[in-house]
Amino acid sequence: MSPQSVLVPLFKLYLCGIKVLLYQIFNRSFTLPVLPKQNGRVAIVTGGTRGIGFETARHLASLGMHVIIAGNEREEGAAAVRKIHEEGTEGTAEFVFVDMTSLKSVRHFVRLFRDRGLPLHVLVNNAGTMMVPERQTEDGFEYHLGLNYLSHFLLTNLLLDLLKRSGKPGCCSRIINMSSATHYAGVVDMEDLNRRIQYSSHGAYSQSKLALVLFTYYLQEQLTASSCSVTVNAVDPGMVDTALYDNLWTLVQLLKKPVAKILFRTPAEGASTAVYAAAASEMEGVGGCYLYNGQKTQSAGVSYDSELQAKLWKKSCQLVGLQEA
Ligand SMILES: NC(=O)c1ccc[n+]([C@@H]2O[C@H](COP(=O)([O-])OP(=O)(O)OC[C@H]3O[C@@H](n4cnc5c(N)ncnc54)[C@H](O)[C@@H]3O)[C@@H](O)[C@H]2O)c1
Repeated sequence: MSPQSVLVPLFKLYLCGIKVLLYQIFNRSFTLPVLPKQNGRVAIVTGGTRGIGFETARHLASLGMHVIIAGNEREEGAAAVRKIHEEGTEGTAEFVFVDMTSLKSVRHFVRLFRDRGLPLHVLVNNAGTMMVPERQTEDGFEYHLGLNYLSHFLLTNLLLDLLKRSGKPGCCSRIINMSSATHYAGVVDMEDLNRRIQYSSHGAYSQSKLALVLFTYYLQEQLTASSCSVTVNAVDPGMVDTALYDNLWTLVQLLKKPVAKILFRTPAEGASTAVYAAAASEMEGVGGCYLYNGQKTQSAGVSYDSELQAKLWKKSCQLVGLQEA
């Protein structure tokens, strides 16, 4: 591994971070409009036990939804559900275990969910990790690729027929993919998706977040072509003070702490664009967007490359064992 292969992605990712922070210095967090009640609707939020996912789950439940918090931390999940119910929220929440580093666990989660015969109106693909030292998931995928992208790719595809059946014209089901500004620094290397040749945790994270944007655009094209009442959008929450930064190097962590207090968004602020995409009337029937601070924004140029989108889709189907649609 050459020093350049580590330093270039690191530099690009920190540059993205600085740009976001500068934006956050001069722009207030997006304020949600009044959202319509969501009673009778069902949502799944992966990684809803804490951070942005928890705040998304909590807000959707407050609008009357039944929210399934899907995660791999049982105690944190139980506490999250308790907290939502203690607030006397209009909707309900429950925790269901899923380990997004295991395709077997994803399939098991989907089986359990389907057996209950519930509809599904909102799927928030939020669970994620960042800057994990080189390691692999149970299925042998690079950790960020497997957890942040491939498991969500499988989850979405296994739930797609249910989302289609639950949506109606004028009342679409909605998929939200939690991306990040780091996708602007991302490179999807089709020859080395698992980063076996050159590993950098920064590059691996950015790649997983770019993959989510490519996936969003390709899926929306398919949904539109088959006139389905389902939309899919990618969301960028900004820089948010959460446990996501726990894997930063110690020195960077020390520097980050005071900066985060002043300049990072709170988890509730970070969740606002995802909640907007999931529930706002303004987003009815709107898909294929990259949303930042409540607005449609241009994503990285490469994310609009339809050839790359199709190649990644095909490869992802192979990797997770899905027949290509
Ligand atoms: N915090 C930020 O500044 C920021 C910026 C851009 C994007 N994001 C994205 O937002 C999402 C949420 O991150 P966050 O900032 O709230 O961090 P967080 O660490 O607080 O939350 C991550 C969630 O994912 C869950 N998770 C981790 N591994 C899992 C696994 N194997 N199986 C199931 N669930 C698992 C965690 O339990 C937790 O609930 C992530 O996808 C992250 O990439 C965050």
